[in-house]
Amino acid sequence: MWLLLRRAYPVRILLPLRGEWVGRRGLPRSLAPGPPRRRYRKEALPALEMPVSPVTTSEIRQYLRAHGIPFQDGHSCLRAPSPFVGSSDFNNQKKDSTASFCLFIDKTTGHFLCMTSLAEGSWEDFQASVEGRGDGPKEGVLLTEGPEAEDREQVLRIWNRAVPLWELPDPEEAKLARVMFGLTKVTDDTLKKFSVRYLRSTRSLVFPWFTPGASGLRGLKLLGAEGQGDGVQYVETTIPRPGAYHNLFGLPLISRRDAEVVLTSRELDSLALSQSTGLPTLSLPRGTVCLPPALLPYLEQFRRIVFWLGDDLRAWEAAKLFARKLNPKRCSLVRPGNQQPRPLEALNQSLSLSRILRTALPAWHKSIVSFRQLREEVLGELLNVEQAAGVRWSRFPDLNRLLKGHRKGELTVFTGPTGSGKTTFISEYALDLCTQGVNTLWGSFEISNVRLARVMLTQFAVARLEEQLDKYDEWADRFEDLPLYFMTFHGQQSIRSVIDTMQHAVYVYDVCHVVIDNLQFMMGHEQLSTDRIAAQDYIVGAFRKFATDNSCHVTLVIHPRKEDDDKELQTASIFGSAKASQEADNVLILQDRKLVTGPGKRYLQVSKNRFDGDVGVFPLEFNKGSLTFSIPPKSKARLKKIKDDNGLVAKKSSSGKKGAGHQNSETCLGQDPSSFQPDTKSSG
Ligand SMILES: Nc1ncnc2c1ncn2[C@@H]1O[C@H](COP(=O)(O)OP(=O)(O)OP(=O)(O)O)[C@@H](O)[C@H]1O
Repeated sequence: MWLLLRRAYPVRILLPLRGEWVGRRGLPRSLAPGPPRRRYRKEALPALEMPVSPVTTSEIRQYLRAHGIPFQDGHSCLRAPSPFVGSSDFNNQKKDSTASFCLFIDKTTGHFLCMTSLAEGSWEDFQASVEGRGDGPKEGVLLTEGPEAEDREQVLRIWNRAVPLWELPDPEEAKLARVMFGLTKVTDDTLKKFSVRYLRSTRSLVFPWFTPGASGLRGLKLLGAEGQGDGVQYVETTIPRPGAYHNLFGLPLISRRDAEVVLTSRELDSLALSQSTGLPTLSLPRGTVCLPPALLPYLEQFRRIVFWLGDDLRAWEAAKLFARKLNPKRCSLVRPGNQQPRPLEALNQSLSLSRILRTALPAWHKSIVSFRQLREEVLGELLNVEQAAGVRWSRFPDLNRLLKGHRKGELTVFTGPTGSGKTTFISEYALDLCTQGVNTLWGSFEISNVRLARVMLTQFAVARLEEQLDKYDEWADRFEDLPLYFMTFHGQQSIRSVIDTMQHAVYVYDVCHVVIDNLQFMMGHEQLSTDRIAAQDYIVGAFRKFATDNSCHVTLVIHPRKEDDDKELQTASIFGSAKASQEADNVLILQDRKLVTGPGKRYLQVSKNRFDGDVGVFPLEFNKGSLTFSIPPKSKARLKKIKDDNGLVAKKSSSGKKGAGHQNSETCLGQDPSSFQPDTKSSG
């Protein structure tokens, strides 16, 4: 029954908003293959649809058994003989030893990869191929595409121009390069072993991505270093673009017999680790941003995986999330801390990297843990208080003052009067986080993805793009590189299919913020108000559980109940029962009247904040050209922390000190509180 129900929903896959592009930013013009050229799909910013039926591990197992295909259970994949290496081989493989089980089927998605032929595809592709088997891959099965011709040309051009560091004619130049990248202690042998080169024209290190078997180059990563104050900022450019760059740097050096590996987030760290410990090490193609499931088959052989991703809380959180995909029981994590910097720094500080590795903590906790197992994590949070408070908004400093930041695993409920600008505001609020590396999935059920993307792009550029179309490409290129994904749903949807899609996004794209606009589109067509309230409670509960289980923040837009036009909204104005506000960690309300005068003005009220209790209100001013809400630069009225969500305003505080740690903190940072005084009459 369950199976039938699941199949009945046409779940559509989410795709990154990405047009086709050819130009490669970040590379010198001299390296581009001829004058800049562009190819477009029909729509400038398409959100594509692709039918996908979710599949479970037991369904995959049943299918394999039913078709007489032997398989072995792995950590994240099932291993089976591959039907894509020729029919005779396939029969031999069935009889043969485990080593020839070269087909890896992802247990979560059913996606497969044949390590021998490099055929890959979806679970449906695999089924189609098995059922029509005879002579190898059938139509519908995707053979891994090599790099696009243009990319290939560019990759070779750069690779051929790059030279090993020790071959640079000028020793001063080589010395400078080593200093810039912190490589003074990394030997030529190590650089040689990992085939690292240096591109003089851009002063970048070049890390190669070899095809399995090291038979050719699939791509490159260029790492540039720019001085920033006293420090150095690294800038990465990849070919192909980041979304398709799946290089586990160091893979050609891994032997089939290696049972342990250390994963790092930077190539430079892997060089340091390999040199000082001699252990097998790989670095993730996009650092702490994501662990694409396409890489999992390459990690199946390891009995133990140690994550040493960096020296801050973000690296630690990323490691915990990635460990889930790899099976936490085989994963250990190096805890960030003063004595445990990232590997390259540890090498440069002459610390023992082997000793640090020995302190790695198991990623797996039983259901019941003692404080002893948690104490290191608690210490990690205390050492990184700022990071524990979450990612801070760059455009909404007042939101930082109240909420402190955007944290994983929380549920935010957002409401406001009809047509007040909820979608427009939440779009900028999410975009702000996304530009800072928060992988974001949008579920926009009311307005189309094209319209939403247009709003977002305008907000991204902070300009009216229709008036400067010559800049469109520049902005669109930058926008494309954001870790932003859109569900292709429109109109009424079942909560099951939405949650399935969110789950998929967390697994495949490491999404850690989902925006649902809005909840009313999942409520079905219940006519009776009691049914509607029960339905809403169920949906809110499902999102709450999803956020907690997946360490993923969910922002849920809910319409308010019908109120008198002259009343301020409060937490109790959210449609439905009190469940939504009880389950939420944060409640935000976009208020559009009373407290401000003049068209376009709004203010944002934080009426619940579970993290540290600060609630309050601050003004927003709408800019019609850029569709952005920003804090009026010279506004007299500023953020005000208020006593409770009934709108009872606290006394004006003269000190402006924070009232952290309790629900009823009261601080007014404004100079003119009366101008933003909520309407106490309506508070009941
Ligand atoms: N502060 C504002 N002042 C004037 N116009 C605004 C303001 N905020 C948004 N708008 C405009 O109002 C229109 C509706 O905005 P939006 O769709 O964001 O509202 P909403 O609250 O999400 O609507 P709904 O209640 O239908 O979901 C848009 O054209 C938007 O550009």
